[in-house]
Amino acid sequence: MTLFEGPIWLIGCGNMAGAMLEGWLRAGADPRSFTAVRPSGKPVADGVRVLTALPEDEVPALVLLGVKPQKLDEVAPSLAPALAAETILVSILAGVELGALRARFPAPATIVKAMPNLPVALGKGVIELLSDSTDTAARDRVERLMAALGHVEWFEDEAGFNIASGLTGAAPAFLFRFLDALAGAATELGLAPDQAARLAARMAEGAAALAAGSDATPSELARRVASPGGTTEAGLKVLDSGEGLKPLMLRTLDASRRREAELAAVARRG
Ligand SMILES: NC(=O)C1=CN([C@@H]2O[C@H](COP(=O)(O)OP(=O)(O)OC[C@H]3O[C@@H](n4cnc5c(N)ncnc54)[C@H](O)[C@@H]3O)[C@@H](O)[C@H]2O)C=CC1
Ligand SMILES: O=C(O)[C@@H]1CCC=N1
Repeated sequence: MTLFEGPIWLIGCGNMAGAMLEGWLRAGADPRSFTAVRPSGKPVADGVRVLTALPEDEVPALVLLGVKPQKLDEVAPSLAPALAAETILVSILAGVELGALRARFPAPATIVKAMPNLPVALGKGVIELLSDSTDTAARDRVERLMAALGHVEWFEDEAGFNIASGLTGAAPAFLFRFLDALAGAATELGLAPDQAARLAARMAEGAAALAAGSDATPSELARRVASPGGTTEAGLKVLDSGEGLKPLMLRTLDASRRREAELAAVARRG
């Protein structure tokens, strides 16, 4: 069965939309069902049509809005008239609310906000979805398409969606920083940098798989690693002391959420 009956237009095909395309192609989607619209006109993948302007030969079944939030008003005026009522519009623009999208795109009956993350390229992403559409068939089609990229969860409101956006959309970068810091510390203590980076990434891969597949909480898993009086316990004491990791994560996610609110306010004003 096909993943999604196209045509699918990718408006902007940079890091994130490009990773989604990679994930869909990896899942067996037909490259000929995609058109990437990008100013550079550079190829994106074998069989995928690339244009520098909107196609004029078809009505899209789904449009993925993949530009930066600041570019919304650059693309909306020409894109809006190209969409039909049955076109599903999916936006991955951080912060830009459903209302702001609806104000610019009156035609599509179904508009979906999606927050993916980079591991979608491997089919191991997390994708949050939010929509006010009552068209359950359209919602199901979007869910099926996104499920090819990883774990999908629907949200009921912008507030919850925004918190989750920091947790899964932005947090791969936070995790990469953590790995950098961990490997950097091992390097300072004497390990070769490439070996430290490789070991840190492999450790994270296994530990994350364990956490995702286990009924035990991360706290319980940490307890299973930390032998009483052992080496892990000594390290955890540092991580948990004073202004440790927890308040730092709270400030980190809160900063992301506040930036999301700023981007939302800009898009609301139009
Ligand atoms: N990078 C990430 O991990 C995530 C990004 N997002 C969202 O994805 C969107 C894109 O972010 P990135 O891919 O990181 O940025 P990016 O800069 O890599 O990609 C944006 C692309 O849009 C293109 N573009 C600019 N003006 C255009 C126009 N008028 N028409 C068509 N294409 C145009 C650029 O050439 C670029 O390739 C943002 O709205 C961001 O909030 C959401 C979740 C995660
Ligand atoms: O940094 C950003 O704004 C986007 C949204 C989540 C990840 N990247």
